[in-house]
Amino acid sequence: MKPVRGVPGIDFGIREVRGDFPEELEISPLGRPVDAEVRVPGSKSVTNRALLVAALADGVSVVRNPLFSDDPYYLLDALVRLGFDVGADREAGEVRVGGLGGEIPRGGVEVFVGNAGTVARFLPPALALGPGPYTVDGVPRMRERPIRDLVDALRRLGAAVDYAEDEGRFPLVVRGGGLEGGATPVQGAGSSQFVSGLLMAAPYARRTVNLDVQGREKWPYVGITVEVMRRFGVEVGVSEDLRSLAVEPGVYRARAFEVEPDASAASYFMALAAVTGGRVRVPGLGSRSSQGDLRFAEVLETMGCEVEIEADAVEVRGTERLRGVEVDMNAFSDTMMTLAAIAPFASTPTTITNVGHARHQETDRISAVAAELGRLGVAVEERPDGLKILPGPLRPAVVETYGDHRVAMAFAVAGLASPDPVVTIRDPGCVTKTFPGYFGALESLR
Ligand SMILES: O=C(O)C1=C[C@@H](OP(=O)(O)O)[C@@H](O)[C@H](O)C1
Ligand SMILES: C=C(OP(=O)(O)O)C(=O)O
Repeated sequence: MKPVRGVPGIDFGIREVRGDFPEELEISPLGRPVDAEVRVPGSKSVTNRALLVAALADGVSVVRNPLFSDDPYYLLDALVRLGFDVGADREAGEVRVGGLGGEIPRGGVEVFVGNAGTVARFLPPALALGPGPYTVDGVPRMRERPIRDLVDALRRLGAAVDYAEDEGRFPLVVRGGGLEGGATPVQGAGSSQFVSGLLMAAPYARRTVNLDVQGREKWPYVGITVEVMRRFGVEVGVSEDLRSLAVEPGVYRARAFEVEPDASAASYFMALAAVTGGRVRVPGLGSRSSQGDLRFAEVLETMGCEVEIEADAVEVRGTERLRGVEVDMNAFSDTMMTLAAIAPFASTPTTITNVGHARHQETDRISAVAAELGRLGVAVEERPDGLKILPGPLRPAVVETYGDHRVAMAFAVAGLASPDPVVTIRDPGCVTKTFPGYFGALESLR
């Protein structure tokens, strides 16, 4: 057993949930249809928005059912380094954040964001509000992930941001001194997180912020941002075509905030129901959810499953034989690899389109899926912005995960669904990014 990657700084009890992982984990087939109610952890996207907005609000907020994993950890660690009063109680499942009404207490701080896109893209706009300077850096992969379009937009809104090393890449130096505001285009093709980050800091700009967002057709993650901001008392003006977003100067109101379960994490269990012809019910995640990744359930419906999305739960019942599907997953690409992992079990090919941005996430996910399905003996066509996956049996292989939690989680589903033991996951500990208890949750289904 080797201890999983350590993160320096304050612990928040997260090291405990991280636990120890083996270097490789063989996935034994489930051997029968799954039939379970599965509680998944709080949404990463909602947690990191709620924590940041709470820090910018005008008093003490309590965030309940937050995700305790690496990505929120990096945000909490940054907030503490910046001088915010933060207390986490993992047993009670809550984090208390002392907000300071848009003030950042300390300047001269180095923050480290790991490989957390939400932290890397949400923090710099907020840091622009503080006295500065701040350096923001991450793991080597984060230095390759897109950031330039956020920096360009921030500069147009009057923030002083520099590249500490290579132009267009992390690490950044945010000089601070406030955000002027005004109107700017924002290119979100590389990541919609640029738009979300700008929106959350926007109430504290000196003037109204108007964002003209470009590069994607749909913006479900921006919808989550707008919803969290609204619940903390700040409205975002949204044009009918969702292309223009306006935030007037204002203050977030501190509050108690409940985080809903993570829809992307739920996708693995829904997929397992689909591929084993079983049943999975996920409580707490339903039609009231703001998470676009719930659309994964609709894809399973198209593949032949019975899906019920109730007000406060989602249930998927599998079918005798899944049909392949052709689907544009641009708006919910975190579930792309979940679909890819069950696609070989379908009766017809599956085609995933419009997910080119997934090449710039934790790893190049299009290449990773093609390589690892290929290793398992599946015929895959890799395309610039998607994949075509042909049905076929899996042969034994050790799956490389490239440090990407979703590669590990998705391919484990394929291993559980296969009739014979075929999938071994290398570096399963990478799941600590968003779901430290994932393999334990799978074991509880046996
Ligand atoms: O705003 C968010 O919470 C997220 C946005 C998405 O990223 P991109 O917009 O970079 O695709 C998603 O992949 C990520 O896991 C979470
Ligand atoms: C793309 C992801 O994460 P990040 O927030 O680092 O972009 C993800 O969780 O699938």
